[in-house]
Amino acid sequence: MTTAAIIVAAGRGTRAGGAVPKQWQSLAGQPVLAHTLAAFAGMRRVLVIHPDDRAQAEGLGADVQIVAGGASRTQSVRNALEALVGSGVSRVLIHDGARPLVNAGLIARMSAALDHGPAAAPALAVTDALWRGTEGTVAGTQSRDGLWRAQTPQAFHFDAILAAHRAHPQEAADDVEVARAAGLPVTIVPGSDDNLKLTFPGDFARAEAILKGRRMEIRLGNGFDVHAFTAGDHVWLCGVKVPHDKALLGHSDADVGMHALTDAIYGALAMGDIGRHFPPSDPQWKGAESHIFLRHAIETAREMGFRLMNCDVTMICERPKIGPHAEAMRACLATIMGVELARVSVKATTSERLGFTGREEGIAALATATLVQA
Ligand SMILES: Nc1ccn([C@@H]2O[C@H](COP(=O)(O)OP(=O)(O)OP(=O)(O)O)[C@@H](O)[C@H]2O)c(=O)n1
Ligand SMILES: C[C@](O)(CO)[C@H](O)COP(=O)(O)O
Repeated sequence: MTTAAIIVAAGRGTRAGGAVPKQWQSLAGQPVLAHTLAAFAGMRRVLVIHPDDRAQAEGLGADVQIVAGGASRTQSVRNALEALVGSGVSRVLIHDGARPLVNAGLIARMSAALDHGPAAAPALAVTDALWRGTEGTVAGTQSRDGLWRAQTPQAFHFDAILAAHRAHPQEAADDVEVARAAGLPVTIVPGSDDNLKLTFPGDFARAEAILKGRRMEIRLGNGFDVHAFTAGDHVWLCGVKVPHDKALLGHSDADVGMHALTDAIYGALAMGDIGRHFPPSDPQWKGAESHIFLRHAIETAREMGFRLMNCDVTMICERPKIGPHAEAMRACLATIMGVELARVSVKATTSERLGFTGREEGIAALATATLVQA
């Protein structure tokens, strides 16, 4: 199952004003779109931009797929959906580029909602009294019962929303309207107060204040693991099969480096260790590939609203030599966790032939991971 984030940013931002459209203006020192894209890091990202804005889009990330937008938001979404046909994407989160304060917790809630239905959208219940007004005078009151303020990311099964858009060539307020026109039930998921859409000039100051006031919660975790050698001809280390004249003994694939890193992430979350989530007494984990554990730890972090800032794995062994494989190990861990390569370090040391690692009885690994509230 592959999820793509479609970030629509092809509008001209006429209401916000400014020298450049709002999505390219600076917010806390970075273009608005840099904030929005960062919120979806680790996910396949499709950025829909105005054809005139190609130059600005350079530098936003080589892994971001750029699609040309249309004359309306609806058309921009449609272009992105058509660009994803045949890509293997099965779910999409459609988000306004102009909502840079979306957080990891909301994104995780939207993804989770798609386990239970084809469409879901975040919204906040209307809490203020509502009036009708005529020429600056209150002309009547309007019940707020059952009224919601719609937000994005709106989440859909890909085939369902693609078919809905193809069957709905006219304009729509948002993708929920398109989905409903096709008869799809849309689940309402609690939105986020901070997830405002930059619309008018004053919204920038409000967004900056929210960013400044956001509690910067940083979590540090460490992990340590040891596996003994046994007879064999290779070891698994940080997801890479390394030829060796011994193997590592363990209930799973005994990937000592990946286990230490997994424990570091659980540690940062105060969520115990691998054994708590994948008990060795449970036969289903016998021989299990350790990427299952690491992926669970990082997804747990995302669900709790954290993202990985960096991690560092150190393996302690005389042999096999880690250096020739370290880059492949970094790449493998980065892919499993859905983070940039630059955030992942893998290195090794010997113990100067001292102790059990020095006697080549086994390999030890330690890891640290830093998580930051997204
Ligand atoms: N042709 C369009 C119009 C809008 N959008 C995007 O849809 C989101 C929500 O639209 P809105 O806030 O209305 O943005 P603008 O159309 O840019 O604003 P305005 O109406 O003030 O010009 C924005 O991220 C915007 O860039 C888009 O991708 N393509
Ligand atoms: C999709 C949306 O963000 C839901 O609130 C909104 O409708 C898009 O912005 P617009 O100003 O209505 O174009």
